[in-house]
Amino acid sequence: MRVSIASDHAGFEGKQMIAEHLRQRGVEVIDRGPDSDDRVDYPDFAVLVARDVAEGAAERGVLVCGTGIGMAIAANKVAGVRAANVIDPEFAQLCRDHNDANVITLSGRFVSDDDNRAIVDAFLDTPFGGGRHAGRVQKIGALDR
Ligand SMILES: O=C(CO)[C@H](O)[C@H](O)[C@H](O)COP(=O)(O)O
Repeated sequence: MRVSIASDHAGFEGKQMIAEHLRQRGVEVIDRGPDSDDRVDYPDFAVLVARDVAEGAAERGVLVCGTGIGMAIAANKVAGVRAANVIDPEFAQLCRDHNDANVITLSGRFVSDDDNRAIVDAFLDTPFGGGRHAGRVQKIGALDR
């Protein structure tokens, strides 16, 4: 699997940690930056990962900022992206099972590294449940058009 990842300054350390975790899992990582914790604007990085996922360069995306909220708002502006701001592993599982989320956004300031690693693992390991959820996800897609 290929995963595109990015952050802002507040999520930089978390992004580095998650990128390493993904590589240890054997995942191919596309690191869209930034390369330091110098102050940047999260929409500039959210869009890079969102486009990677929407255009098929990556199957999934991970974005990290202070809360994950700004990254989710920005990423969801890109057609085809279903980004979920996730702060615990059970929500990560549910965003895959029910919503077929293709991007998760993480908090670098309020969630521990251990929890963020567990969130990413659940995000990668949980399949979409389909069934009653499939039509709902199709309706989300219809909102893009
Ligand atoms: O967008 C956010 C909040 O939804 C992120 O948490 C940002 O990382 C945060 O706003 C950055 O704040 P800062 O005061 O500029 O470090």
